[in-house]
Amino acid sequence: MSPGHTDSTQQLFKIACIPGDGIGVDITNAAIQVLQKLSETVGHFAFKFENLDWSSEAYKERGYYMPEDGLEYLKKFDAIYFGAVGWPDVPDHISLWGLILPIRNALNQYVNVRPTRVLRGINSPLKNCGTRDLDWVIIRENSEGEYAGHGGTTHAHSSNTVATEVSIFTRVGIERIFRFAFETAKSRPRKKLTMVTKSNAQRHGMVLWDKIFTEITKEYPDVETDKMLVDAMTVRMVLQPQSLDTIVATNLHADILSDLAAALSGSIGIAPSSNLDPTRENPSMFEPIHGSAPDIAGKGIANPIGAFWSAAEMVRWLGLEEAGEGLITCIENVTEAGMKTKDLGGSSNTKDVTDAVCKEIENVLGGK
Ligand SMILES: NC(=O)c1ccc[n+]([C@@H]2O[C@H](COP(=O)([O-])OP(=O)(O)OC[C@H]3O[C@@H](n4cnc5c(N)ncnc54)[C@H](O)[C@@H]3O)[C@@H](O)[C@H]2O)c1
Ligand SMILES: O=C(O)[C@H](O)[C@@H](O)C(=O)O
Ligand SMILES: [K+]
Ligand SMILES: [Mn+2]
Repeated sequence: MSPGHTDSTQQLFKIACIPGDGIGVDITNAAIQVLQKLSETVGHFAFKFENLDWSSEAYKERGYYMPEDGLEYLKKFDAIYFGAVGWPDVPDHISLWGLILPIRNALNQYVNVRPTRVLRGINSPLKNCGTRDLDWVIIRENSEGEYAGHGGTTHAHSSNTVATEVSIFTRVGIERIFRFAFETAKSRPRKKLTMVTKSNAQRHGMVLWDKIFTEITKEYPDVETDKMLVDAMTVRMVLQPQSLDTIVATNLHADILSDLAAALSGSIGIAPSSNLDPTRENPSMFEPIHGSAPDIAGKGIANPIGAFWSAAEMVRWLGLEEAGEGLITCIENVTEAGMKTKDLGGSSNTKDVTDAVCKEIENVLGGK
């Protein structure tokens, strides 16, 4: 997976783009525009984007989201940029299991990193919560747990229907997500990790999380740790946001907590995510945490900030640390200048914000 070179000085990265459905398409287009501007402006790297039309619309026409060799095909890219999948006329479990979950699983993307922060110029709905009061990274287990996909339905055509949804927790899966979470916590100034479970009611898998957490804590004496039950965690996130830094939780718990985190930082439209294969054997995948938002799709008003931030995380993962940081600065300069979409209380549309970020890239990173 080593990136090619266009000439002796310019690195070329091959990026698969899967815009998917609804606002996934708008924000992926916006992210490509911003990434192109970034590479043109900074100059020493370039992106070759390949668009894959794996969407719910295509599913309705062809009967599948991705072709049979789709997962294999993705392996030839350096990274994957994803919009969102799901549309009201396809059951949501079909779309998730037809596209995004097989990618996360097959490409060993067992970590989902979801940072949240109150960006400059954006107001948290929490009273007295300023820029520095909410700065979290949620580490979501991304390969097993409640998303194991095990279970079944019997007696479907009777009044005694039985359905099981089996969560699976493995030592290997738990150890590797904790190690990643500890390393993340250790790399941040506060060196603080909070582990979330529901080990009072869920007495097997979650108890194993507690046990392994105690074990691995011993390997990281410099990281301060604590534990929360997920219900109480929602209260702490709202009432004491300053008390948290790095958070590790199961696939489902972290999915839910990260939407809450995004809302507390201003809007679901801001929050990024990185689906990582930390071994780097497979390409990782970058996407905003939000979905296809059918209620605003086609209106041109989706907030593209979460998509840009995800793009910046992709740039950093590709080894272009300075360019990724530069892009985040440009994004925040634009929010600070007051250019905001409707979800943030503003009146700008997707294109206005995209153009503003591109202009800021020229201003801040041009001629550097
Ligand atoms: N990873 C993914 O692709 C992913 C993630 C979440 C949901 N989904 C799918 O998306 C579909 C819709 O799901 P949902 O409605 O539960 O969640 P959603 O995130 O799509 O939307 C929830 C609410 O947030 C708003 N919103 C979301 N993103 C926004 C943005 N960028 N700017 C402004 N407002 C924004 C929407 O308008 C909506 O009111 C479903 O099919 C679901 O399965 C996919
Ligand atoms: O993983 C999920 O639950 C969905 O794809 C979506 O809600 C997400 O957060 O990625
Ligand atoms: K998404
Ligand atoms: Mn989610």
